[in-house]
Amino acid sequence: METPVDAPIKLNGLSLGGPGSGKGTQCANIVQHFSYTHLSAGDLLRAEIRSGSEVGSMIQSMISEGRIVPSEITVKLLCKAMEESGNDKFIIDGFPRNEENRIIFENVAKIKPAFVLFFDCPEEELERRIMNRNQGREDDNLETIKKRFKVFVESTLPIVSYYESKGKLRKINAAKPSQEVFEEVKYVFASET
Ligand SMILES: Nc1ncnc2c1ncn2[C@@H]1O[C@H](COP(=O)(O)OP(=O)(O)OP(=O)(O)O)[C@@H](O)[C@H]1O
Ligand SMILES: Nc1ccn([C@@H]2O[C@H](COP(=O)(O)O)[C@@H](O)[C@H]2O)c(=O)n1
Ligand SMILES: [Mg+2]
Repeated sequence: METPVDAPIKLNGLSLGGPGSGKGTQCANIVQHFSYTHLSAGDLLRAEIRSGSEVGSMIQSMISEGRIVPSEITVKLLCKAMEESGNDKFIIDGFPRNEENRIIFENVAKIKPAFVLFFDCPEEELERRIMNRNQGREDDNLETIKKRFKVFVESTLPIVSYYESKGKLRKINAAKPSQEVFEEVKYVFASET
């Protein structure tokens, strides 16, 4: 895979957490308070489906099964969105989801995060939030939610541990009301940016 980003990326934060932990909600708060661009890997993949591209139907079937899309596709979409944003500060949401995502991002696209927000929340609360989300997502049903939890535990939590071992993890109690969660996020940003 070619390196699609020409401009040096100065500052990157990652937003990780289980499905429904509030990554997207908190990233929306972040862009209102800080000069970061929010890039959600899931949103970019859903936009690719809507574009009717060749890979769209493959992405759609993987998302509806809660599976992780091949990294080259997601990294290309992220790098293109970075280039088009005109910004050099990004909060990247829902990525990397597995070791392959991380390796391609860091070794091929040559992007390493400055810090990683980890939204920690018990599974019962995640399930409740997703079942009440009402955004018409086809993966927001009980059967797919179970698969997404399994992928999170087996593939994403090891990535969380990896960033912890590098001293980059900023663990946030995401079980609290949204505004209280954002107070913790702001505290992290005050020391990171
Ligand atoms: N702290 C909170 N307390 C209660 N509900 C919340 C909280 N944060 C977010 N929500 C709600 O929970 C649902 C999931 O939030 P959000 O979409 O931000 O999660 P996410 O981590 O981006 O999920 P996914 O990985 O599935 O995209 C939304 O309906 C949102 O309004
Ligand atoms: N790095 C990623 C991110 C997401 N996906 C797929 O999209 C689904 C929805 O992601 P959200 O972050 O919006 O919850 C996810 O379940 C995966 O199927 C991916 O493959 N790789
Ligand atoms: Mg989201």
